[in-house]
Amino acid sequence: MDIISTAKAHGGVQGVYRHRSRTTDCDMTFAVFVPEHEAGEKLPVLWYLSGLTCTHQNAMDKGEYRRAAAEHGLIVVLPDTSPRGDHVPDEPDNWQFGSGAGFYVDATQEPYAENYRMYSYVTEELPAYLAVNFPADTSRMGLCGHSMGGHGALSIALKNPDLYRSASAFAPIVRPTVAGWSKPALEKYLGRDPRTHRAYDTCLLIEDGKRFAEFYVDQGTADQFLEDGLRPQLLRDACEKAGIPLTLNMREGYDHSYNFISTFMEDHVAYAAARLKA
Ligand SMILES: N[C@@H](CCC(=O)N[C@@H](CS)C(=O)NCC(=O)O)C(=O)O
Repeated sequence: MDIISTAKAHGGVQGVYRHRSRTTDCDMTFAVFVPEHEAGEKLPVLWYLSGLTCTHQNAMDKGEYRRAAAEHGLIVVLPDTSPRGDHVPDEPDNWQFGSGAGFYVDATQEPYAENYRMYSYVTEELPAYLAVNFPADTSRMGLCGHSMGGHGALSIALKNPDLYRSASAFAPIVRPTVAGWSKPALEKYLGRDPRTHRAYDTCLLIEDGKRFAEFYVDQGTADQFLEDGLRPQLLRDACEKAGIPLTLNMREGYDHSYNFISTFMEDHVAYAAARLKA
């Protein structure tokens, strides 16, 4: 593991690290905040999955999670949003596909299937790596995410209810199979048969019988993507029909940016802590 940087913050350490991933067949950079803790102590883990165009750095610089994570004793992990590298196929002019747009799926289509395996990277390889290299108790993990990462958090929770104890999201893409900014990417990663996309669509996963204990979602009413890409009412309908408790806070006047996320981040950390430390 390469240590790119470490800095003391709120009594703990904010670090940025790089390792070779066999899942994505490239070097992956990620950020981890480890609060102050007793020697030998293992801490629960909150995963924060970022949105389109992001690396680990956006949330690390603007997410404002450290004070709450230190207070509650949670490790916060910020993975990258895609594989990267000269050998990784990409569309540099397209912000909704390729680098920065892995959509937390395991691609099946060429030439993407070798590298674009962010679902397995985030749910298997990086947790295992964390358990060995950090004071992380990976039997107590929660998910949180923004936009594309909100889609990641909710869909991963539905598919792995035994691995994660909490799932929350900021402005999640709840129907990526129909939203304009995700459908073309799913077609390139997974093929044009819409049946192969269902396994990565929160509302369709619920329709297909997947369940999670409860969801917590914040959504700004002034979000520029609210009606085209996000449509939280579809999640409300799906959860109501399935009997999944959903807290959906419509936040008056907030947009899609980290000004919105940082305002409510402490609530999400506290929400996860209550479930991970119960
Ligand atoms: N680049 C896009 C916007 C992309 C965007 O808003 N990305 C969100 C996630 S979906 C984000 O977190 N961007 C990085 C940031 O704000 O630091 C545009 O020009 O419309």
